Amino acid sequence: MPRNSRDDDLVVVNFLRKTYGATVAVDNVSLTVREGEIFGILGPNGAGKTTTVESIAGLRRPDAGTVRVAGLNPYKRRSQITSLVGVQLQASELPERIKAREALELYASFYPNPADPAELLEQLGLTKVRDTAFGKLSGGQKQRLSIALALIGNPKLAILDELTTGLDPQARRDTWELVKQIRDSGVTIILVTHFMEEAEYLCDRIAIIDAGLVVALDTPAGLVDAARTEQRISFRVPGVLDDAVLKALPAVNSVIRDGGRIVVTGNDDLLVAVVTELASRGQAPLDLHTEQAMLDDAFLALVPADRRHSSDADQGTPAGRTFEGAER
Ligand SMILES: Nc1ncnc2c1ncn2[C@@H]1O[C@H](COP(=O)(O)OP(=O)(O)OP(=O)(O)O)[C@@H](O)[C@H]1O
Repeated sequence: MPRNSRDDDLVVVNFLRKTYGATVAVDNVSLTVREGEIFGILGPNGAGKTTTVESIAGLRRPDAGTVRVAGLNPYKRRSQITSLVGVQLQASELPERIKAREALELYASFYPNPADPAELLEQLGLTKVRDTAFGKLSGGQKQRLSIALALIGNPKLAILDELTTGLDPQARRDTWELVKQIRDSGVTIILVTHFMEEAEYLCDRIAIIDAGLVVALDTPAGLVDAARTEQRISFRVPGVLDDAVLKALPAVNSVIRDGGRIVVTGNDDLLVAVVTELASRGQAPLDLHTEQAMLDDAFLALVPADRRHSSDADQGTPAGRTFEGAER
């Protein structure tokens, strides 16, 4: 569906389609990104996420549909877009020997109003390693440097693609806090990710893309609500309980035994109905767990099993991507 523009829309994508030969990378994508938000693009490998953001960055020419960033056609207005949009793409490789500070200073020289490299190094916690060669940085430091490079032009919009892939849990958490700080400093962010937890934690809204189509677009809570079809609780009981007692309750859909536990699914009244029934029999549930729907559930409900992949994005996009030159 095309989106109606709002005043705070920074990015408007309507009916985007992009093919590479016989491969339909993006079939039909419409979405908007509002100023000041962290907008997540989530989907399995090969769903068309990177091609979508490359089109937003002006690196791909759409076969059909329109893309506007701050009202500009990014492919045709590349020089203006370069100052507006900072991109941290997947394979952001730098020469092994370049020092962190040198890389930032070099990139700063490409922009009319760059950020101060020393300040950015400080903000990203890289001051200590400013004279360390890129090849000697840790995975987290490399990632932070690539984020710094996306921010060096003082962009309004930063596109972060798979930014925490390959990082350990602590470095990933640190990077999340950094992304929040960047947004709080006034930069709108598009975050491409495989990680459900990351999207749920960071994003104001998320588009789930599968096979080149937007299959859902909402807040994390909205996506979870839409996927929540039933409640699930599990518990043990001290004595004997016939499953038929629970199955007879209108709120209950199913009762199964998992070892010593009873797992019951049903509607929103499930918990009260089960606890009340047990109480009327002089029993109390032990070790009671209620299971909350998570973004994973939404993802599983929306993306067919044969197209899901593990969240370890080791199987990246084609290496050494080359981009299309803009029409002048
Ligand atoms: N330059 C290219 N030439 C040919 N095919 C491409 C090119 N870039 C992407 N593709 C193909 O287009 C489809 C979508 O790729 P894209 O990288 O946009 O998806 P993605 O969702 O970002 O995937 P991943 O999560 O694996 O990075 C895939 O089938 C991919 O192999």
